[in-house]
Formats: sequence, C-alpha cells, structure tokens
Amino acid sequence: MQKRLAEQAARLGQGSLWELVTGDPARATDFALRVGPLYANFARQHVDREALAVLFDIAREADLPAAMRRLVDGEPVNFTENRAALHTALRGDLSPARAARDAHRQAGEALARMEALVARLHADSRITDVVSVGIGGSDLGPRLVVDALSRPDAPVCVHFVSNVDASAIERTLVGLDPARTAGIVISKSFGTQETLLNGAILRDWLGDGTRLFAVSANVERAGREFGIAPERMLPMWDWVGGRYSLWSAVGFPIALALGMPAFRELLAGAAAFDRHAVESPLEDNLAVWHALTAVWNRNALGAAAQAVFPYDERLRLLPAYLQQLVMESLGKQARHDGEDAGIDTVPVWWGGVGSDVQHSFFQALHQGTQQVPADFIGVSRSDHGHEGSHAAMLSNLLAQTEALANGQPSTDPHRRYPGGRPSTLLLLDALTPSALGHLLALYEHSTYLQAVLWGINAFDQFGVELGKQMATKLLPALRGEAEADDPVTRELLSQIRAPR
Ligand SMILES: O=P(O)(O)OC[C@H]1O[C@H](O)[C@H](O)[C@@H](O)[C@@H]1O
Repeated sequence: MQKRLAEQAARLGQGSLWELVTGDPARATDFALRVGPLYANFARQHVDREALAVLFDIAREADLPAAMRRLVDGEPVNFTENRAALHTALRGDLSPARAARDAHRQAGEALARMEALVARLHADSRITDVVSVGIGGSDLGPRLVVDALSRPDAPVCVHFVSNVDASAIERTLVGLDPARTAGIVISKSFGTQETLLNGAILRDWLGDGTRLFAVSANVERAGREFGIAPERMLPMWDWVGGRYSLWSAVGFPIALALGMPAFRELLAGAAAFDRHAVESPLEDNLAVWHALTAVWNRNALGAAAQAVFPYDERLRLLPAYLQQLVMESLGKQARHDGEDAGIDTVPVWWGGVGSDVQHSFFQALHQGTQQVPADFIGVSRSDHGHEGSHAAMLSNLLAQTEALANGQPSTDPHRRYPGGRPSTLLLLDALTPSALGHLLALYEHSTYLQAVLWGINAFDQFGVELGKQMATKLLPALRGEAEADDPVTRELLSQIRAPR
C-alpha cells in the first residue's frame, strides 16, 4: 500500500489545490457526499481522480465492506482480547447475527432501566444537579454531548469530574448542595484509580447513599467498593469499548441533561449513519472516504499531525473526544499477526474551536513548514438567533479552508501564503442530537476502517497500562515508605519531598 500511495503522491507533486480544483471543477460536487443531516466535501484533499481510484482499489483489496459486516455482526474484531466491539448494537439492530441480536436486546433492557431512573430523578424536584465521575471513555463522550446539546432550561445541571487532581472535584462541589445533588460513578472496569478516588470523595460528600448511582461492567466491584445497590446500577459489557460507549448507559448523564427523547434521537442518528456505512457501496460511503483520505494524508503525504476545527462553540470538546477515539484506537504498531505494521499509523490528532484558533495557532498552519491536514466542521443553521454572528462564523470557516488550500502569491516571501494545505469540510444542517449522532458515528467507523487498512486493532489499549502500573508502584515512594528503583525518579522524588 505504502509504495502505491507514494507513487501517486510523486505523480501529483506538491502542486496547489487551486490547480487541482480548477483543472477538474466537477470535483467540488463529485468529491462530496451527504448522509442525512451530515454533508462532507473532500474536494480540498490533495488527491485527484487517479489517486482516488488507487485508494478505492486498496479499499476493495482490504475488503472494507466485509470488515464493516464483521464489526456489526459481533465478530471478535478486538482480536487481541478476542472480543466483539458492538457499539452499533447499542443504537440499532442492523445485523441478524446472534451476537449482535443478543447485544441489542441487552442494550434495550439497559436503556429501559436507564429511562426509569431518568424519570425518577427528573420527578424528584429536590434534585437540581448531577455530578458524573469517570475518565477517558467514561467521561469524554457524555461530557461532549452534554456540552454540545444542553439548553438553559435543562431539567438538571450535569457536572463532570475526571482528573485525579482533587482540585477538579473541589471546584465542582463548592457551589453545590449535597441534599440537591445526585452522583454517578461511571467506570467500565470499576478499577480506575482516578474514578475510584473521585467517586469516594463524591460518596462521602453526598452522605446519603441513596442518590449515588453507578454504571459499570463490574457490578460486583461497584457493590463491594461503593455499596451501591443493584437497583442504582446500570450495566456495561465487555463487548463495548470504553471510547465507543457513550451510546450505552455511560450516556446516563446525557439522558439526565437532555431528556430521554433527545438521547434516543442521538442513538437513532448514529444508527442511521451505521446503516449507511454498512450498506453503501465503497465509492458512495462517507466513512470509507474519510478513512481513505486519512490514510492518504498519513502514508502518501507523510502528515504526522491531523487537526480538527469545529466552527461552533458547542463542539469545543470535540477535539478532546476525538483524541481519545482516534489516538487510543490507532496508536498501535503491531499487526494482527504480531508483525510490525511496516507503515506509519495514527498521526497526532489535535485541534480547537474556530474562530478562536485563528487568533492563536493558525499562523503556523498558513505559513509554517509542516503541512497539517484538517477537518473543518461547520453548522449551517444557528440556534442562537444572532444571524450577524453566525454569518461571521461561517465566513471565517469558508475563508480559512480556501486560504489554506489556495494560498496567495507574493513577491515578498514574508507575505506569501503557499497554500496546498488539505482539508475536509464537514457540515451539519443544524446541531441536533441526530446530526451529532451521525458525526460521531462517522468518526467511529472511519477510525475502525483505518485500523483495518493498517492491519491493527482499533479496540485494545495496552499502551496505557504500563504507566498505570508504575504509578501504583510509586505510591509507597511518594509516602516516603520506599525508594524508587530508577535514579532519575529517585532524584525527582527527593525534590518533591524536600521541605522548602
Ligand atoms: O471506564 P473505566 O474502566 O474506568 O476506564 C476509563 C478509561 O481508562 C483507561 O485507562 C483507558 O485508557 C480508557 O480507554 C478508558 O476509557
């Protein structure tokens, strides 16, 4: 794959995107797809039709349609842990396979139980606030969706705490009244240090355990560690990866903040995209286009970074969410046969919200020496009623993608914009739960398909374990009860412990 992509990149050269677009004006419409409320335009990616044909050949040879089926059928696509990754079964039943149907049934039962708990909490007029404790996949998804979609008239105000730094929970609890607050501890494993520490602080602060809930695949431990009764516990399963889990009871805070109908709409939006991703032919498949252009940028153009810029304040947490989804999924170098992937895998994903980012780091994107492909995300219709501001937002979005792509010549090298900087534009008709469901499902499937193309596992995360184990081993040294083995760590500990 690498060789074929490199050949195409060499043929295309460094030419400007302006030349590609003006040389083939139909690409503005031909390189675009719509799935319900989500429109995507790839015309400003640095590919032409010949390079695209090669990419689609690669997709065909990798049999991406079969890979999508394996995913939704509940085959053990998480091959290092011999598990399925059935997040699609949490939001739809597009597979007749036994594992998928079972998963969908369990998900439906959990959803019904969650709905009853949501109704109970909403009916309790004493409860004004909810504190959700979790980290990584048990935090970023719900936090993003609540931040993106909650309204000022939300039935309860949901707060999120993740960091083990207790300043986070201190700051959250300071303005709250324990008698009017419910708590949720979300942890698939119920073994995550940060969540257990914050959960214990929350439990003690709440005092009355009747307002503490848990979401976990480890019911036994949640009961033992926190004394949470089974009726206040919602399930997770080992067939859902943490970073793919916001569609499960991990979305309890979402349902509390937005209401159950909005949560169901979010699921339905994602399910509609799932159907598109599974059933559409390769050339009409938005997830495939997104994955192929990502692989192109990484392996043909050698881009070591990928940016994401939502031009909508409500999506400001999307970059952080995508960093976990994409980098934890694709930050691998071993293929399924144990051999080295032999190709560069995930670039560094980063980003920020427009238009703020234009006034901080966009200088480097326009004139820096490194090319950073970017996903720009816009929302066509605003909901705030300030049309002048919305027009300014959209004009900035369009201007940036154009400036990055086309550049501007100048005799003064300091004032020259080289252009040729690729981007994809994703447009949502409006920021509805359904549209957001579509968008997040696109990124999930694109991530999985990139993993298939690279031959790596999108669903494990062994890379995060070593640091966790070492942190646990260092706790006695921090308490002064032991010494660290590593001389540098020893010196650092002596600096930390020295009274000043
Ligand atoms: O839900 P938990 O078991 O508490 O896990 C929370 C998070 O921590 C882990 O270290 C992983 O890196 C994440 O994938 C996971 O989402």
